[in-house]
Amino acid sequence: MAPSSTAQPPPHFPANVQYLTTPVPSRLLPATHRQTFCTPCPPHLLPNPPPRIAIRTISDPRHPANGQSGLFNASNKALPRGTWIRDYVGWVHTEGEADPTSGYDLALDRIVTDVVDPETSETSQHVEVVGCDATRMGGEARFVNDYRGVPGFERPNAVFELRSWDVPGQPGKKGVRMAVWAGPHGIDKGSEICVSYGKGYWRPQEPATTPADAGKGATSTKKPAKSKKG
Ligand SMILES: C[S@@+](CC[C@H](N)C(=O)[O-])C[C@H]1O[C@@H](n2cnc3c(N)ncnc32)[C@H](O)[C@@H]1O
Repeated sequence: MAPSSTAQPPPHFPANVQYLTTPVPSRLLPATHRQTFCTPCPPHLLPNPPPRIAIRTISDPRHPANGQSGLFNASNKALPRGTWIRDYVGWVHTEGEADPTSGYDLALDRIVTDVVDPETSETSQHVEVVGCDATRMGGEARFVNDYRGVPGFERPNAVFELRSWDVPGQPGKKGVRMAVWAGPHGIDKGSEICVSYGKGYWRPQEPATTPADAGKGATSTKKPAKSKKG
């Protein structure tokens, strides 16, 4: 599989981060996950045309991520609820490869398999998390901040949710991405786009409570969000 896209990075994308439009699999990622999470999505199968967004440096001392970047609605109108904004692309990896210090890692899937003990014949469950880390490579969605403490926000205006599509020419095969979508009240023109990372992101020692959890240690404890068909 080609390691990345050749697309030009958008304005203000950091030079030390590889710009992607398609996720890049770890060499240890099983072939089935590679197929599901890293297969390119033909542009005509996107849920809607990509809305105009902008990466901007935050220069508001009241903003908890002041001095960092955020993602903004740069289209000339509000984005209605359910608008697909961008996929969360990055390096797709196994649980064992997760970096617990990463602030850009989220869980794509939890694969539960039954393991039978050959001696006792007892069955236990093995859970393997597939993660997507956008620390060193990613797209615009890596700039989505958490709404907590952001001036003017009482709740997130966007959500993380999986989307899936039928892979052309491969009956029964689905491509899957985590994506950022406009939340139930839409996203105002010019507004920053903020999700909830989930309480587990900020208090990683506690079990995750929301499916959109992203970040430090996320891949060892977090559940993926429910899926939307694109
Ligand atoms: C996925 S990145 C978001 C983009 C990041 N602001 C940047 O410029 O690359 C997650 C990091 O952004 C910062 N961040 C996001 N939302 C925040 C919030 N509500 N309060 C404090 N820091 C936040 C934290 O440093 C966090 O580890």
